Amino acid sequence: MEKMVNRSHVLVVPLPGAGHINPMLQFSRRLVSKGLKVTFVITEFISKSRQLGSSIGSIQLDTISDGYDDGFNQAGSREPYLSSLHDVGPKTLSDLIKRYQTSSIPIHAVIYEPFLAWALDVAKDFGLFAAAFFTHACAVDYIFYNVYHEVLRVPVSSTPVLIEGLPLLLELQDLPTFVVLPDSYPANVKMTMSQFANLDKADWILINTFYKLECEVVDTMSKVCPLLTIGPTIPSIYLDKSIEDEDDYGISLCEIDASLSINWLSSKPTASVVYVSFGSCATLSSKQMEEIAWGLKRSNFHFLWVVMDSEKEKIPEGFVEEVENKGLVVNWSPQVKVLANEAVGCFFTHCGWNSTIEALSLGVPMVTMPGWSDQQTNSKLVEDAWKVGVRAKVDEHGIVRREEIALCIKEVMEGDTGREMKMNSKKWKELAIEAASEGGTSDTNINELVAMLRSTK
Ligand SMILES: O=c1ccn([C@@H]2O[C@H](COP(=O)(O)OP(=O)(O)O[C@H]3O[C@H](CO)[C@@H](O)[C@H](O)[C@H]3O)[C@@H](O)[C@H]2O)c(=O)[nH]1
Repeated sequence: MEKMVNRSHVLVVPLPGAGHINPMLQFSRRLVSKGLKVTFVITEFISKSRQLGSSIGSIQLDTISDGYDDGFNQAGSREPYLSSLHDVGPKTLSDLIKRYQTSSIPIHAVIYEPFLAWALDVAKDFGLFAAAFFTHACAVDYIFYNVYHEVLRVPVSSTPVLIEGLPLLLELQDLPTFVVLPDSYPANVKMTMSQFANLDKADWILINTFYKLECEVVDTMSKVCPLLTIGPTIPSIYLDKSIEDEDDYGISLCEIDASLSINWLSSKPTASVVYVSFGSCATLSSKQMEEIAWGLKRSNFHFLWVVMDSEKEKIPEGFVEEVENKGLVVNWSPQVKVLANEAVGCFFTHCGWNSTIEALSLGVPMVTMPGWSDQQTNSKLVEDAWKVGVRAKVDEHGIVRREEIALCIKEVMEGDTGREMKMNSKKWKELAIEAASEGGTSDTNINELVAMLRSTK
């Protein structure tokens, strides 16, 4: 018989993607370290394809279905996938909760990603405490909040845009693409807006940021939502070091030889390598990939470039052989470990929020090349609010050319501006550690949440 567990049991439900699983899994580790029991929900397909057992470290795993148990590639595109997840997810989540309710370890609370707004409805049907976990920057969440409440009308056509609490005026190129070109991303716009439709039923809203990074917009948004900043959600060993045995970053969604990147980096001098990655769902044009390749070569720095298998054929022929003394191309990397490696001097990034906050927390300055969604706004903040990076400019065809890439990398890796960015990066790293350490803003907020979760038992 299952032993009676005298702990509050929290179910954590992310959107099934690296940019969502990673931060919510790291956050779960914090909850476990503070004495809670956590069951982390993944899809049947992720569980099967990654051969994950019933737990990962101290976190229990369980599954729901997205309707594509043999692989989400079968969906063909984002729209049918999200629609299937929306149709099948609630029933399987509900079944999962029911299963636990009749066991000795019932679920007391649900922490869900608000892109899955239906998870909040399911939690409330069971009368459970529920907290939304936003995986974007607070600035971006507040922009979308303003769109949902029609304070900001889309598509935005007149700029600059001033949003209360945001430290900067925003031009079209600084706004989330869903706000500027909503018709180009109907499924994503629908999902993004759905976050707010039932949000008033959530007991708390958690944001993966830290207070000093976004204090003005956090204060502004706090006036309308019960908000807690709980980030950065990177492993504790890189921050306050309060949690032991936490060397890995969690669930990798593809085969990875982690030691390959780390061993390669360890043979390189301090701050001599450009780390290049555009996240877990980038699909760049062949032309753009070509420009990146030759831009990296032209910069003349060492580089570690993540190119997912689905993108590999876009690398120019002969490139990998031509640069083998300078660069390494891998299909996935242990990114946080890479960014923490002293050989890395700069991160050429798409500015997904996780990549951005990971770089900020590990003190790595950036060259940014935002693609879609929230990345434009993150890039603007990196360059003009936090002053830890430079945005590579696109030409009249929307392509970032090799000359521009090489120039931006040089600007960050050497020279006076580069030195300033490094000093600013160091400052944000210290503030991230401060927020996560005992008595820091995020630690205090997490303790407040934990106390609340304990009282739900
Ligand atoms: O080789 C790699 C590449 C990435 N990562 C990790 O994968 C995550 C990627 O997340 P993110 O940087 O946020 O990029 P996306 O995967 O593109 O994330 C999606 O989700 C984010 C959170 O909502 C949004 O900010 C992005 O715009 C959206 O594209 C990060 O934790 C990285 O550390 C690795 O571990 N190894």
